[in-house]
Amino acid sequence: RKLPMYGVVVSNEEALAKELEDIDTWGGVDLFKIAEISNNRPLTSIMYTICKKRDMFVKFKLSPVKFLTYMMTLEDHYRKVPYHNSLHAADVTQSVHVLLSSAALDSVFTDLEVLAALVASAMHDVDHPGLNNQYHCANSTELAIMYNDECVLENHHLAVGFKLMQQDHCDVFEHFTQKQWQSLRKMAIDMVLATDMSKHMQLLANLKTMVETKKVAASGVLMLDNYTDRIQVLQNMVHCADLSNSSKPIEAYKQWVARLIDEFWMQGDVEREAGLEISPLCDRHNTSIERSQVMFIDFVVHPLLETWADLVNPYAQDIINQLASNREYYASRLPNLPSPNET
Ligand SMILES: COc1ccc(-c2ccn(CCC(=O)N3C[C@@H](C)O[C@H](C)C3)n2)cc1OC1CCCC1
Ligand SMILES: [Mg+2]
Ligand SMILES: [Zn+2]
Repeated sequence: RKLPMYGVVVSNEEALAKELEDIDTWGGVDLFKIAEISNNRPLTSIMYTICKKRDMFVKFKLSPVKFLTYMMTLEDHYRKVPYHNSLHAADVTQSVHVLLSSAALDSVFTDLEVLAALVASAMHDVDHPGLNNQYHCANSTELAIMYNDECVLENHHLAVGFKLMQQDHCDVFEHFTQKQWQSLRKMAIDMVLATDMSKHMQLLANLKTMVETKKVAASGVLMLDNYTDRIQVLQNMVHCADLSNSSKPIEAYKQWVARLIDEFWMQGDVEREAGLEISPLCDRHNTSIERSQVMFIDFVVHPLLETWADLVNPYAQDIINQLASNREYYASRLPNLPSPNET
């Protein structure tokens, strides 16, 4: 039985082909357009296209039909919340695909590690309820109780992502040896758990140490000779991808900001309704979008991406440049506060 070219049955295959042409480039795909063309299956079409390009079906004897059934089931388990829906997962997966292709990482990671990073990206926010960890812990929700306030959402994303694989028609890695399965599962767990913002400082510190002590082969590629170093680079890679909105083309960045604000304000509405303290940035009656983006870029995203760029130097300069220009976009639109001498 012939499979559709991009995994999903679409009205307009050549339009999808055109949109997916620059899938190897940072910000090269218009995910919003891909969502429209693929009948709102951006994650399935992006993941299938990347895995086909990386020859994963041959390398691991994956059944394309089971793979697509799993990916569509996974995509169906992303909720229709403004930001943390399957479009974000598609964005992170495509961003990881580009970061993996940095020349400094050329043939550094095994096929299994690459597959684990892509699978982790695809499932990393599945069934996200649009309410963040702080909300769950502050209110001892069912999820917070289940996961004892520790990486609550991230544990849930992993549990759902792997639970779905246990169904026979979604058992993508049925032919894996026990060793392959345990390895992929451990790496994916370590990567998704590291997407929790509470791990950011530790991740960045580890990345800085790796830059200072980095060993580079004559060919210019990184030398990572133990699991700790290898998984730290993969964790930082997925984390960079998760925080990559502000280093993408400005039109896409503005859409991500609008979606995120919508989701935060919905959380604020839930908190206000319930008489709870409204979380930071979630009060629609009191927030400064430009200021929070500029501060987040200055204190979180730029330090992280600059360190990543040092690690894979010089292969991330365009990412840094786009980030700087996007920062200026919001900085130049800061509502100017009355200057001190103005009454
Ligand atoms: C488009 O803007 C953003 C896009 C992504 C993020 C961001 C921060 C941490 N992550 C990683 C996942 C995570 O931990 N969380 C929990 C919480 C911070 O909300 C995040 C959304 C998800 N992602 C932040 C962004 O902007 C800042 C937050 C509001 C203004 C400045
Ligand atoms: Mg997350
Ligand atoms: Zn995410």
